Amino acid sequence: MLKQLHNITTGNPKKLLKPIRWAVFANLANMFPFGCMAMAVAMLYAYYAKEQASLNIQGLWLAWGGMVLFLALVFIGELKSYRSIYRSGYASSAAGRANLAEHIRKLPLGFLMSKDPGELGHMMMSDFNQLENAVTNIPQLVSGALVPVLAFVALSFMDWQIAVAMFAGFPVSLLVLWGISGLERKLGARHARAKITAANRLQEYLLGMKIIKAYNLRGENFSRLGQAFYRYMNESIKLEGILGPFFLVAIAFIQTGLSLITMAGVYLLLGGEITVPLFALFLLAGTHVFDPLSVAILRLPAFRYDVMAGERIVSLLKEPVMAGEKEPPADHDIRLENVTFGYGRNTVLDNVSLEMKAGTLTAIVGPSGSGKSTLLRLIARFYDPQQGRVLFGGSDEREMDPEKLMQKISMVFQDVYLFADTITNNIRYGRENAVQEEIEAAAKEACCHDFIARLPQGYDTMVGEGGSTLSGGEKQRISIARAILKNVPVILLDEATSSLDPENELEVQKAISRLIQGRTVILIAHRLKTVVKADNIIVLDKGKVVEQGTHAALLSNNGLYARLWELQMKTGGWRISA
Ligand SMILES: Nc1ncnc2c1ncn2[C@@H]1O[C@H](COP(=O)(O)OP(=O)(O)OP(=O)(O)O)[C@@H](O)[C@H]1O
Repeated sequence: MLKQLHNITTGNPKKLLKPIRWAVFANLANMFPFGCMAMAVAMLYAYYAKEQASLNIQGLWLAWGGMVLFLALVFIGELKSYRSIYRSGYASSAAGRANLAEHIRKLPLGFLMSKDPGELGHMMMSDFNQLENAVTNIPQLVSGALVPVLAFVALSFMDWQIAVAMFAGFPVSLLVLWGISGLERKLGARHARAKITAANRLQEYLLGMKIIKAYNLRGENFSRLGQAFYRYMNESIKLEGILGPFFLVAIAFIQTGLSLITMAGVYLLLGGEITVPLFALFLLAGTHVFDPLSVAILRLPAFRYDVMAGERIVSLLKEPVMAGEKEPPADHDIRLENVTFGYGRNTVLDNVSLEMKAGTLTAIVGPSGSGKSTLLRLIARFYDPQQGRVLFGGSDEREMDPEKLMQKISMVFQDVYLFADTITNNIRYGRENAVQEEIEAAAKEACCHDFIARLPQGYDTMVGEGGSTLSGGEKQRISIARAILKNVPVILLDEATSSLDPENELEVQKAISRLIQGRTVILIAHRLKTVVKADNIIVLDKGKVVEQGTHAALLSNNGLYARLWELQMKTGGWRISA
């Protein structure tokens, strides 16, 4: 139970103390009105059975007053419990979601890449909703467990034989619930898996809608989605259909208590061992105790299922974040020493050693898939190498705080992502405290001020998610403005002008040349004409450095670079000069 509470609150069970305390208070108070009622029945019986000459009116008023008082306390307890349980449920989710989002940000990119994005999204929203449900079920479960125990202890003092008869079915019921817990976990896990898969397939379907329309992939052709929905349906039916009867059996055993009270009560009454009021008290207690217990048993499967969501969240929270606390040094020389790296089993970079001097422009060229982008990702410490070291200013990046390292590096990617926010805020991601004048100055340097100014809302224009309302070149220039605003000494650049029209390409090239001035630049170049003036050109092929040097030196080498150069000259695949 403690482990479950830990999961429900994503590691902070203290949040549940207050609502549980109020639930216990309400349940204890709830015992007293029933005691007052039993007192009133005893007084009435004494008068009508002629055991007392007159009706104890004062006693009846007292019993009635007590009943009202305790019912008021029950109301207050339940109200407080209800309010605090919902508050702590939602507060726990809100804090848990923010905490998980922050944790995910610090995880190695390699771990995140191995996860389906739909799975993380599902965990963020749906799993936390399940935890909210689990939390709100706690008062019923607490009362369901507490009331029978207290009732059994209290009633045993009055007559232990009927008390035992009343709860005779209880152990069998517990045995049934315990017996199916393993099956319940197994079916619950399969159901949750099917639900996540269906969510993933749905996301894939919506994201791939352009392709589905372009290739006329109708519903039946795109069968993965349909299959996922059917599997989810089957797992839901199995979960309910297999487990439901067991829970009904458990409730039936609890309910046998009422008939056992009647049988044992009549037997003891006839034998003169108990009085009629005591018999009536047990009958009243029976209805009072069994109802909350049955409700609790009915809620138990949903509760256990919801708690499994907490287990998934806790296991993600236990994933180790990228280590390292050191500040990066002031020096910006970058060196790779015998670096070997691969995604999974395939080696992408094989024993690579390189040096990029501070303040120089290094270009990385090579055929598609040779590992150029991977090299940049290792320098930015999105991943750590499997062998060898990446040194920043002479220190191993593995010892550095990744966030502090990123304060020294700006990256301009080929595939620019803009957030569903204003243009101003999209540029401001470069430096959070930048004022409007600084944002506009950066936009001017990045050649995007003019097109922004022409938009009806200017800098306040909302950009569609992913930047969908802007052209490729416009998005590129906004991302360069972001990097200019960040104003850091090292720029990692994935040249992305190949897919642009000549006018946009010229603007982007102008923006890039302003961005890289006076900085350490490592540039992935797809067209060799742009690297002619680079201080050093590194030629990668199949994850190895096959050549390096200046443009002139590499041409005279007559190796891969010279062949690629000749090829591009022939095809005219490049259009502008550096
Ligand atoms: N996240 C990833 N998971 C698995 N494999 C990957 C991943 N990213 C890249 N790869 C693989 O690693 C190899 C090198 O990829 P990389 O993107 O570094 O090459 P590149 O030289 O930049 O290619 P391009 O010029 O086409 O962009 C490729 O075979 C690619 O399929």
